[in-house]
Amino acid sequence: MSAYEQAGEAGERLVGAAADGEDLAVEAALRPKELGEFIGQTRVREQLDLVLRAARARGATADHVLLSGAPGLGKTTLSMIIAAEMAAPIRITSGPAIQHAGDLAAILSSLAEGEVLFLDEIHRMSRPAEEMLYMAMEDFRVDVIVGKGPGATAIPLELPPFTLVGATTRAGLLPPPLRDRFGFTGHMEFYESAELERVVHRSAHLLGVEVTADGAAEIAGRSRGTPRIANRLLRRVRDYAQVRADGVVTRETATRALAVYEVDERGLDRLDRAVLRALLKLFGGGPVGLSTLSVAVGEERETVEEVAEPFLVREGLLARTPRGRVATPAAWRHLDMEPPPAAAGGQEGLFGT
Ligand SMILES: Nc1ncnc2c1ncn2[C@@H]1O[C@H](COP(=O)(O)OP(=O)(O)OP(=O)(O)O)[C@@H](O)[C@H]1O
Ligand SMILES: [Mg+2]
Repeated sequence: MSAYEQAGEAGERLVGAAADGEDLAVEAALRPKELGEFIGQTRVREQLDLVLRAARARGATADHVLLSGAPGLGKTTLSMIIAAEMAAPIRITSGPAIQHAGDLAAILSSLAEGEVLFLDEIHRMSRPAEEMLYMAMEDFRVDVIVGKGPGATAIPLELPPFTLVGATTRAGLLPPPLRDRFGFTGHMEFYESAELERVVHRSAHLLGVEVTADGAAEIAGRSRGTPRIANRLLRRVRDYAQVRADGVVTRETATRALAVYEVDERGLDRLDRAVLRALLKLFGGGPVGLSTLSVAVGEERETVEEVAEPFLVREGLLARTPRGRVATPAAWRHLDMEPPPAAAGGQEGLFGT
């Protein structure tokens, strides 16, 4: 992730998926506390329910769990639910926080029996720590190295059984030996609109905000399949409803509020639309190279490629082809523009519609 993307995602973008300061402050209050309260992710939820129930019935510590998925889909939330369902304490740390194997040894050796160790961003752990983790996961044992050079000795240290819950936005970056040591891997998907509506209703209830069914639907539709974004948009719409209306979140207040914030009905923001508009208006829908497109938008290449494009591609509005970026027919429709006849022909060729 580029520095710009981090700044953009964290601080400036209402529809960025990474947590910003305000998210961190309110998210604890909005997190579902048990599996039954967790909305959507039906498959992962059912699988996890079986894993946890079986472990409970055996009176055993649950198997190690890996949760993979895009930011804001509920990995941290699920890890806390796992601990709660097992009535176990939870210790929270992250890959980047563990620089040396010794850091990890210190954490592991202080775990209580049955404790859940949540290792966020597990793909960003250092190599030596990773290797220590292999042994800890498999044999509940670590070798603590004492001394240096030829005189160094490894002192084996028994660990109590524990459950490692690893979270990653990049499952592909995990070395296979690490991936293989998890008993269960849950892949979190983007949420359906109907599920996000339930998230909005639930959060509104917890925040003491009145929201109508179509108000919740309007917010859900603009949330990019991501509960964190749904919760964030809800807070901005609530502000608007309080200041400019009667405090109730209706479709109308949601639409007006999100127009102020330039988040359109599909969840595109100003940058996303600027990229699409340049692609359509200046380059007839493409193909056009990323550099040229970026200059036309007045943004860095990385910004267009890493901040704007992933969602546009996911939404089927833009395609990355060997010849350059190409708008899909849906992009023309989304911006209410007619594709030029030649481009339309070319696009039919490209997309087979
Ligand atoms: N299934 C869900 N039902 C209700 N709320 C949810 C659900 N999933 C996530 N949320 C809400 O979305 C917010 C973000 O979730 P969470 O912090 O668990 O995401 P994450 O996957 O850990 O993100 P990151 O990759 O940035 O760490 C939380 O406030 C949580 O309340
Ligand atoms: Mg998280």
